This record gives sequence, C-alpha cells and structure tokens, in this order.
Amino acid sequence: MSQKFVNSQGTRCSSLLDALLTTNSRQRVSLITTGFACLFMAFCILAMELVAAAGLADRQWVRWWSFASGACVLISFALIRSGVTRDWHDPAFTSVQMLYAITSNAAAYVIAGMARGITPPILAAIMMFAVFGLKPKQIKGLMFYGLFAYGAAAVVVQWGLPGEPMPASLAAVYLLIVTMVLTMTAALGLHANAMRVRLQVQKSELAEAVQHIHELATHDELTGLPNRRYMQDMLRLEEMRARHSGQPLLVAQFDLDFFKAINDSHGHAAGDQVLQNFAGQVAAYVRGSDIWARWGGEEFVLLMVNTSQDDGAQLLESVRARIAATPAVLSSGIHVPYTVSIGAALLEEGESAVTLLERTDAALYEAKHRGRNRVEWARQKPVPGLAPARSKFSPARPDDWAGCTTHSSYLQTRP
Ligand SMILES: Nc1nc2c(ncn2[C@@H]2O[C@H](COP(=O)(O)OP(=O)(O)OP(=O)(O)O)[C@@H](O)[C@H]2O)c(=O)[nH]1
Repeated sequence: MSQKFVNSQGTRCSSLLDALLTTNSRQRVSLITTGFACLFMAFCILAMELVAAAGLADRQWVRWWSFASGACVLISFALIRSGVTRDWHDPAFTSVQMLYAITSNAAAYVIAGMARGITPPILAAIMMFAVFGLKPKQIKGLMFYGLFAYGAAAVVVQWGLPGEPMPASLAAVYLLIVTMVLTMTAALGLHANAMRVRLQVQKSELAEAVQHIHELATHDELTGLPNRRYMQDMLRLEEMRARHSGQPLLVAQFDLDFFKAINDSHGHAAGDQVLQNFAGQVAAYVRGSDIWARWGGEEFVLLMVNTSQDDGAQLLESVRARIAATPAVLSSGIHVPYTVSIGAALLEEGESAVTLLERTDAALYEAKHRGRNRVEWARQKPVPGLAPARSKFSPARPDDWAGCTTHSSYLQTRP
C-alpha cells in the first residue's frame, strides 16, 4: 500500500470525522459522549429485541420501547450536532439524557417480563455516565429520580399488568438491588466529583505557585521592580529589536549619591524606604514600553525604547531634578533629601548590549567623579586596545555577560 494512498485515506477519514463530530472542541466532546450513549442504547435495544424474540416479553411493547428509546438518543445527537446547544452551560444536557435513560430503563423493567433481571446492571452502567461531568446536586437528584421511577415500575409490574403478579419477595429483591445500584453509583459519583474539585484546586494552586516563583525570579522584592536578571534578558532582546528596526535605544544607569551615609544616619530600614521612594518616583516618568529595573543595591537601570537622545536627555534631567527637589518622607515622618547620579548612552550601530551597558557604566562613573547629582552621556563605542574605564558598579560580571572583552573610556559630557 503506497504512502500516498494511506495519506489520502487518513485525510478522508479525518474529514468524515469532522463532518460528523464538527471541529468545535466543546461540541465534539459532547457529541462523542452522546455517541457512546447511542451505542449503549443500541446494545440495550438489541438485548430487549432478543428477549422479545425468545418470547419472554411482549413483542409489540418492546418494539415501541426500542423506537422511543432509540429516537431519544438520536434526537439528542442531532440537537448537539446542529449547534443549538453549543452555548448551553452543558451542551450535552447530560442530566436530561440521564433522566430519559433511567426512565427507559424503568420502562424496560416493566415490559421485560421474566427477563427483567437484566435491567439493574444496565441501570448501573447508565449511572456511570453521571460519574463524569455531573454536579453533586444532579447526581443526588438522579438517584432519587431512579428510586422513584423504579418504585413506579414495581407498582405497575405488581398491580398494573395482566396476568399473575411477580412474587412479592422477588419484587422486594429487585427493589433492593436497584436501591443498592443507585446509592453505590451515586456515592461513587460524589467521590469522583470531590476528587475532581480537589484536583482543580491543586491545579490552580500550582499555577499560582509557578506565577509566584516566576515573579520572585524576575522581580526585586523591596521595590517590586524587575530585577537585574530580567533587565539583562530585556537588554539583549531590545538590542536585537533595535538592530532590526533601526529605532533608537537608550540605556541609563542610576546610582543614589552617598547612600551609605543615609544608611549610617537613619538606619538600614530607612535606607530601604528611600530606595522604595526613589523607585516609585522614577516609575512615574517611565512609559509602558520602557523597562525600569533595580540592578542591585542602590543601583538602577532604565531602558528606553524608540527614544531619541534629546527626549531621553530631557527625561533624565527631569528625573534628576525631581529627585533632588523631593526628599523621601520616611514612615517616621522624617524627610531625607537625596540625589542621584545618572550615566546614559544611546545604542550605536553594531553595538552589543554588553558594550552599551559598559558605556553607561563609565558615564555614571564620570557623573560621580564630576560631583554627583548630574547626568553624563557616553559618546562613542569602545576602542579596542584602550584601558578599561573605572567603574562605579560592574555590569560586566563574568557570570552575567560571558565573552565581554571591550573597554570603555569614551565619555563626553552633554552640553
Ligand atoms: N538600606 C539598604 N542599603 C543598601 C541596600 N543595598 C545596598 N545598600 C547600601 O548601599 C550603600 C552603597 O554605598 P557605596 O557603594 O559606598 O556608595 P554611596 O555611599 O552611595 O556613595 P556614592 O555612590 O559614591 O555616591 C552601602 O552602604 C550598602 O550597604 C539595600 O537594599 N538597602
């Protein structure tokens, strides 16, 4: 058999399935379940027809029963296939299908004559459908309906049929078995339901935990800002984007001035509050497309996408002035004035994120060197062979930026 033939048969089979079961996943699941119900009903009809053929049940009644039971499942299938039920809470209207299945089963008990012993096991199989997909209330409701339907069927068998009634003790045994079947399957259904609910809770707890771990891995706990690891990933990504789009990319490094003195005078907790205050103040200037992150300690990095140097310079100057003019107010009410030094650079053609960050680092060093509370701009790309610039903080830790060999000593103060 050629591969081509096998493929064409496979395609034909899958389009046939699509035509029968649709391509809508929710509708498909309902149709498959109802398809099983149809198959199940076909077996029941066959069994009842055999019972009638053996002369144990009235042929005429069995014919009517087969017609009515078969029609119900086929109409259900057609309704679901037509899409009418697609937006219903339960597109397979399982509880309704279960109701008529139980009714049909109780009716079979009435008409099956000597062979009525086959109906309780079939009832158990019907109730198995309830285990998957029905709510506890519906399962209990079906159990009580089953008891009622069989109770009514027993009354008809004892007093409503022509001829000799069944011995009362045998009728009681049947009822006992039916009660056992209904209570056991309902209990099983309730247990399965509780397990399903527990699994759902565990699943959502797991999803929350994963989200929390991701948050911890990418965010700084003190300020809530993205952390160094996240910023490094974003820098690489934005550098690639900028290279492809040709749009300008700006990076600025911030370092609080004399922060050790703040810690020493007001305590470490007060220092933390100053860091939070600073993170929040700058965040107010940052656009949704920019990334504002805590690099570590009292050091921060701002990545500005699609921003010209003029716009960036304006923003950084505003931030610097704002910080200098607005003391942090501690929870104790004490006002702590502080300033920030900023080193900034514009991504140059062919430049890597590593080199870009190195240049901003060198610019920041220069800002510190020139008296702090100022913005300094790096100008040009590293020149091979030049000695490395002194650095206020080192973004080029070997484990973070493997392969970085460039030197930076190329600063120019913006006019
Ligand atoms: N409160 C607090 N302090 C921190 C944190 N991380 C780092 N520090 C402190 O920040 C201070 C940084 O001091 P230095 O690197 O000497 O810098 P500086 O005092 O700001 O001086 P310049 O940067 O040169 O202006 C150290 O005292 C650190 O202990 C933090 O999360 N919370």
